[in-house]
Amino acid sequence: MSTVNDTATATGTRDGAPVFSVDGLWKVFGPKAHRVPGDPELSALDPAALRARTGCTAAVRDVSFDVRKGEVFVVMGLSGSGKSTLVRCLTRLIEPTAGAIAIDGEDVRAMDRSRLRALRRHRAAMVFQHFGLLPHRTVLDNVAYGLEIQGMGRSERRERAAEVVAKVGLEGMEQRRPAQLSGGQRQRVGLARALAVDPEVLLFDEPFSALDPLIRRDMQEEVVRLHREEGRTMVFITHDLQEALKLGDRIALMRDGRVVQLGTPEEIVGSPADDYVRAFVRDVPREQVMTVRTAMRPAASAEEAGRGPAVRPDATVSEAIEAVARAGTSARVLDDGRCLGVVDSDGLLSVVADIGADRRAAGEEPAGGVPARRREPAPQTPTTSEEPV
Ligand SMILES: Nc1ncnc2c1ncn2[C@@H]1O[C@H](COP(=O)(O)OP(=O)(O)OP(=O)(O)O)[C@@H](O)[C@H]1O
Repeated sequence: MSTVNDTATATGTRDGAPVFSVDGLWKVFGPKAHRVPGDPELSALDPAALRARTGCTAAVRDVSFDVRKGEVFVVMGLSGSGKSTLVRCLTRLIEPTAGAIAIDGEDVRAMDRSRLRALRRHRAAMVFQHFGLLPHRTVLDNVAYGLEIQGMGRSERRERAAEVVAKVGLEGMEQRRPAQLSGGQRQRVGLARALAVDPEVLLFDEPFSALDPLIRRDMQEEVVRLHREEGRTMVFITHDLQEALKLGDRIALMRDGRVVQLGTPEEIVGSPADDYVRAFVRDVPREQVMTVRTAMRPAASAEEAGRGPAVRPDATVSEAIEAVARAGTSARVLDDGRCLGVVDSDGLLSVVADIGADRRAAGEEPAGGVPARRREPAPQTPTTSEEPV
């Protein structure tokens, strides 16, 4: 079954080392922008007051985060919240006003021009919304373009480009020009061009927002597949919550230049940081995002821990509902053959209905009836060769 957060759960890369480290980053547009970050009075003003007082717009305000190796890091927010500015600051396509940025520990703000060029060409390739394809070149030559800039020889780069064209599903279209392609196919060319240089990080700036919904879904699945197969680190900008939940291992939700919450899809949907985030995620189908861990309780007995269907701890509540409904009994949550607990219909429904969230936050009665602070592994059962759902 396909679920909205299957990337996060399938890749298991949440604990990787940082690729990008961002600390106290500011980007202020306008006159004497540099004085804003260091001035406590100015930096505390809301956007309208700052604009009225100084004529400046703080597009990114004191933002800190790490992008871990192998994760899809989504930057989400409404139009004007600062997403593009933030991601362009990572490779200094926009020059930051204050703060620190490092890639693999190297100070990006200290890089000279040639180092920056190398960063953008080899290490952090960008895929744009408007493709940026060269109209008179064929698909193959568009894809080979980045390699040409790197100085790779003609036959070698064409060979490499052909491989990547096939990888993104454009085999047979190598000799077409961009005008002879659909929007989705053009975006695949853009993706292939970024992939051809084998960058450490792919940066996507709303790459699919101009595509119609079906093609958009295809492209999202392409990203999920690439991520699964290659474990490539990706930073993905979107204003679409469904897209963020589907693709993101972690999501940074921006508002007025600040990151208001940074967390996994489950953390954002299950424990919104404030009313703004709560309103943002209100209509999300919780059963497709929340995992079995949230609904689980310790087994009441060794007998209960030994019966019922098996589910993975990172299976969605929706998957577990199906397993429990089919079996007509509680399900065991198995991790590497070890029973972590059980889920029953009451616990699963409580998560869907968001009942007990306040009590859970207070460490009281959670879904499934287990105090959150005391959620411990259930009695251990012998290793089994069963494949959990
Ligand atoms: N060059 C600029 N000069 C002045 N203000 C700018 C400039 N670029 C962006 N801004 C402002 O900075 C804020 C953040 O813009 P940004 O483009 O980063 O937002 P976004 O979240 O990417 O929006 P969208 O989803 O519409 O692309 C906005 O208020 C925007 O008007």
